[in-house]
Amino acid sequence: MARTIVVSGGGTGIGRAVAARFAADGDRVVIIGRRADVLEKAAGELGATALPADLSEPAQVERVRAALADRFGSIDVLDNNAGGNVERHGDLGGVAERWTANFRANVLTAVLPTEAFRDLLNPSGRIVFISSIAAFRRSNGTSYGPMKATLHPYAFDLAAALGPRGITVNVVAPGYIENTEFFRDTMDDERRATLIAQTHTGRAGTPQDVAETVYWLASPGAGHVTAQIIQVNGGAERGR
Ligand SMILES: NC(=O)c1ccc[n+]([C@@H]2O[C@H](COP(=O)([O-])OP(=O)(O)OC[C@H]3O[C@@H](n4cnc5c(N)ncnc54)[C@H](O)[C@@H]3O)[C@@H](O)[C@H]2O)c1
Repeated sequence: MARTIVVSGGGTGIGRAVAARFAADGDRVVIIGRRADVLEKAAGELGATALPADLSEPAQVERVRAALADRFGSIDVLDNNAGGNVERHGDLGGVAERWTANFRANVLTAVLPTEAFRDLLNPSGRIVFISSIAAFRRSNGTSYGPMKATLHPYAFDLAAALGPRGITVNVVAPGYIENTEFFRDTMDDERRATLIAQTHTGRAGTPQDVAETVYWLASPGAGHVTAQIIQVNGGAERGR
């Protein structure tokens, strides 16, 4: 039976691959993102519904919640994928501005929709957060890894709270994934080679690698898998 799948940041990169994976099954897929043009284009190509919103803004999250409740009544899967290391793009100012920007981009974009949509989840529903291997490493001067790490205990708490409803909550932590906007303008050949050399698979990850893991976590067969963090990183060493 077709399910209703909600993917944040579903217009590009990993989120788009997740949306495509479920759409291929005939599921009703809703993608949320900030840029209406990018989102509408992707939705048209995937046969998905586009709901433009900045998910770090409580009022916009509430608007999306109302649209989901109105159009679908309930949802089956929430993939909190929106995020990125916004410190990399432009000079945001001092420490407070940089940490606040990554808090908004990676914590609020996941926590606000989860809190707003959790009562819309059907029994046997699924929540999957997209974190990063950066959450397990030295922060290397940015707040990105610490912000992603914030999601882990939050996910464990939700797993305990929602388990009695038959809902699982897990985290997927990707390593270096190509063909996303994440590293746009910031990747060079030397860095790419270094990241690939850290893997056992000898290659970069793809959005499809992550999508297949999210898809499996959302499958009935993964019903006893909850409160887990799965790294999709080709075995990349931790670089502490
Ligand atoms: N690409 C990688 O190597 C990599 C590695 C580890 C983790 N991740 C994580 O994977 C997730 C997906 O990133 P990606 O690599 O596909 O890059 P991406 O930039 O292509 O996708 C991120 C998406 O999130 C959306 N988004 C960002 N802030 C938002 C907001 N406030 N409200 C609504 N939407 C917002 C963007 O518009 C974009 O569509 C992110 O959480 C990222 O941190 C990526």
